[in-house]
Amino acid sequence: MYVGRFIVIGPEVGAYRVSSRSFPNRQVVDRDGTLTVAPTADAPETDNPYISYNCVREVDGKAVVGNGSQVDPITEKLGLGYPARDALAETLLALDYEKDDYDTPRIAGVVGADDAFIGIVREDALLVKEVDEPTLVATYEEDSPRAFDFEAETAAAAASEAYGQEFEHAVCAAGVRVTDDGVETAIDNGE
Ligand SMILES: NC(=O)c1ncn([C@@H]2O[C@H](COP(=O)(O)O)[C@@H](O)[C@H]2O)c1NC=O
Repeated sequence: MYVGRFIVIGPEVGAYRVSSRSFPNRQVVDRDGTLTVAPTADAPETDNPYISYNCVREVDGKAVVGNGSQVDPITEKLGLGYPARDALAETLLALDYEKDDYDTPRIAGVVGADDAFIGIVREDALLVKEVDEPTLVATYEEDSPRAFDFEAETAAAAASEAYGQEFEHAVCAAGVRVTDDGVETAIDNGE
């Protein structure tokens, strides 16, 4: 099954995977702790505005994870003191789904050491909820948050477990682990 991009969000551990039929030549790169989805050197030129973005950012001991430019304003709102639920809901509603050929939803989550929130904005709905176990939401097919069997306990394991999921067209993945000691991140570009 092809689900496009997906996140797994829970307290302490989170992950993001890019699956892509149309733009497979991409990777996650670490820029001073911010993880960015970027084209590889051999990627064809494109003017699609939705395929390069920060997918993981850290703020105030939490990690923000998502499939597009919403990651930045969610991070900024958390930094201003917004509750995670409000930062997700306001930003997802403001930016709305992507205006591409598929009305691709925006998905995002906030991973804390003791709590976690997940959200999606689709053409027909805005859903934001607190979750107390690993929870999946994807851009296509799996587009309502649901509990998901996810064993990873480290950032590296989370990236690898996301990358290795059987959903089709894996491209690259990121993982986070959040504890009282801070945020750890990891990348799996399938190399
Ligand atoms: N975030 C991403 O990495 C991303 N990759 C592709 N998209 C959008 O989704 C459309 C479909 O892409 P695909 O056929 O690879 O699933 C693309 O035209 C683009 O508008 C993305 N936008 C949201 O998921």
